[in-house]
Amino acid sequence: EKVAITKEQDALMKLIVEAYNKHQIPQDVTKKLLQEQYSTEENFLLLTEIATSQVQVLVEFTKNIPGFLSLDHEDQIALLKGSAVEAMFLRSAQVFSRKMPKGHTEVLEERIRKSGISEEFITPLFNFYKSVGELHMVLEEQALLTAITILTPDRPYVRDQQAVERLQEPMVELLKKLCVLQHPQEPQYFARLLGRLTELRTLNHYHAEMLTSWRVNDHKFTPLLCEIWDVQ
Ligand SMILES: CC(C)c1onc(-c2c(Cl)cccc2Cl)c1COc1ccc(-c2ccc3[nH]c(C(=O)O)cc3c2)cc1
Repeated sequence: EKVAITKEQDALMKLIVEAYNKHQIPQDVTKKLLQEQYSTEENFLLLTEIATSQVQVLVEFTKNIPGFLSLDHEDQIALLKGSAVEAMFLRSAQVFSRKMPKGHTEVLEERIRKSGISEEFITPLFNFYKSVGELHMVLEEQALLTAITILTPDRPYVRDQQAVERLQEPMVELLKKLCVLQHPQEPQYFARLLGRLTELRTLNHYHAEMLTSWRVNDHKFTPLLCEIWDVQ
């Protein structure tokens, strides 16, 4: 039967895409990717600055997700803390999948590779970037997938999981319809997108190890990152 987006779904999508577009890392921050020195220390500091800016962007995007601010406040914090790393993997993956202006892609890759992350984490990290790049997601899909990741009910310390499910469910339904409409020649495309969410969960584990090894080498994070990642 013909798949069609309802009026409500179209309104929901417009809100999510608008929020996704509105909240971006400021140019003066990402521009530094091209300017700063290339040392392990400098790369780590720059990536820390970008990640901090990305978390601020993420909080603003999340506050624009319909219904999020009506959730229990403790649960809002639990969802943000539980999804921050995954949302940042998704967001930074978009940089690699679309050719960024003036070669940001190359310099971001170079700086991540030389920021004190051990080889065992670099491989899965760039495998993820490659697998997201191969999906050629459209903006709507990127925005919805990020919202769906944030609204994952079974994050640690979430008390009212049903309330989160009630918000996530319609977004998953909408993404499913979008995939059918955007990729008619690829019926398993939606399943591939959800497969990325599973891959993201494994990256959480690697990221926790990355944080530990940076801290062992006495790397400092910003107060916002310490708060969202429960470090220091
Ligand atoms: C604290 C730092 C060192 C850190 O720890 N883990 C990660 C970390 C790592 Cl490497 C990988 C994945 C996730 C995390 Cl969370 C990071 C660096 O995190 C980010 C790196 C890049 C970006 C990002 C997002 C959007 C962008 N747009 C542009 C642009 O040029 O327009 C550049 C850009 C960069 C966001 C987070």
